Amino acid sequence: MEQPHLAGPSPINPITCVDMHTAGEPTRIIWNNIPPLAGTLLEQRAQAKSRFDEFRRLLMLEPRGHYDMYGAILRPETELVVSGQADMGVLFMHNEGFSTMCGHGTIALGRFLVDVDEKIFPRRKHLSYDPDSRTTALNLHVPCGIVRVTVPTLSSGKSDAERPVSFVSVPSFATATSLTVSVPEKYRWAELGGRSSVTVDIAYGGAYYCMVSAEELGFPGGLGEVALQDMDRASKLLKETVVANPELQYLTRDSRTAEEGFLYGVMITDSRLGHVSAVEGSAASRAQLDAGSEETGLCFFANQQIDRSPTGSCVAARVALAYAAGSLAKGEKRVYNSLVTRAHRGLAGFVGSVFDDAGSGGVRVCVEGYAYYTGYHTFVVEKEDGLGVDGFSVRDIAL
Ligand SMILES: O=C(O)[C@H]1NCC[C@@H]1O
Repeated sequence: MEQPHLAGPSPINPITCVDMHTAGEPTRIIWNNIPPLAGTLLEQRAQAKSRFDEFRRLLMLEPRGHYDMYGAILRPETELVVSGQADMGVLFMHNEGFSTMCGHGTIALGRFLVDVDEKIFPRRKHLSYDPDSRTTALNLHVPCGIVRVTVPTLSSGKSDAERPVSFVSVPSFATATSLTVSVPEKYRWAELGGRSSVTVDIAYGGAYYCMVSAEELGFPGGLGEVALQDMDRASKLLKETVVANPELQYLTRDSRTAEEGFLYGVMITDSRLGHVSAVEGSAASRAQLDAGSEETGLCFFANQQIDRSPTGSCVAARVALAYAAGSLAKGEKRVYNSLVTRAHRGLAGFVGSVFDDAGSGGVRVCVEGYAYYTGYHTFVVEKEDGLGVDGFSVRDIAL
């Protein structure tokens, strides 16, 4: 299909963005010069995908982004914003397309939306500040529903970077526990050895994830001893195995359409990586000290993008799994680290807990984390630039 040429961004009509990171994972927040998207949030996402994919490629891929970049396009007019149920809509994008949910991006957006003015966030003035908790709450319309975001706020009205942002997930649930997945010959990876099956859990936290332990994936030494490219290869083949099996489709679909119900990521866990000591004096780690337990994992999502953060929507899925298994009581907190937050003492993991019952066996999960501003961008495309309004990935071109 022919892509319509985007108007700009030219040097006099640039795209402006704020970049943030949440537990090391980037979010590029975009609010101007967005191609015309209309209708419901999901219709807007469909248009962004089918007619304006260059916009995503321009801002996510090289030379302005990179393979593991993540973005959030603000959508101030969606059906739920117009009806007053939500304050702002957002589309999330990555190296492959658009997602249904993003926890780390939600945490970053919480701070950003409290800090910006009404030109960028028309409903800013409708937000309510709670003086007791010194927080501001807002409802964010994300493709999988509405998430309630609570943002620590200073008396100046700006967000407080010293305290964690939290959000309450959409109903999250386990769809399969200890499921034996047989791996057809063509998908088997070397580390499986002679095995022809793996045991996994599948759960939903706004997106569907497949959880597998490092040992089960064929890495007995655990996550700490595996090269990233080996994990990449094995998790890719496991994902392909699950996606290719029509009998497993219902586990990542439920009653959702193919656009909403699909396997988004594989989370490799390692239960043997125990507690990591807190950074002395760091606000982030102090906030985690009252959590009773801790887990570490690494998530490969979309086109094998590596999440530096503990993956907020997958934390929701894992809390739902733990609750269903009886290993996490309502209100009990657990720290979720990624390999990156575990390794870097300046990064804090996320804290997950069951917020309430969502009916039909599901729970809403509270996920807490810290996001920080990293910079401001003004992106342009020169008319002489042969790359035009596009981006590329060095990993995807034959060199
Ligand atoms: O935190 C999250 O939920 C997101 N991080 C990247 C992949 C997920 O969308």
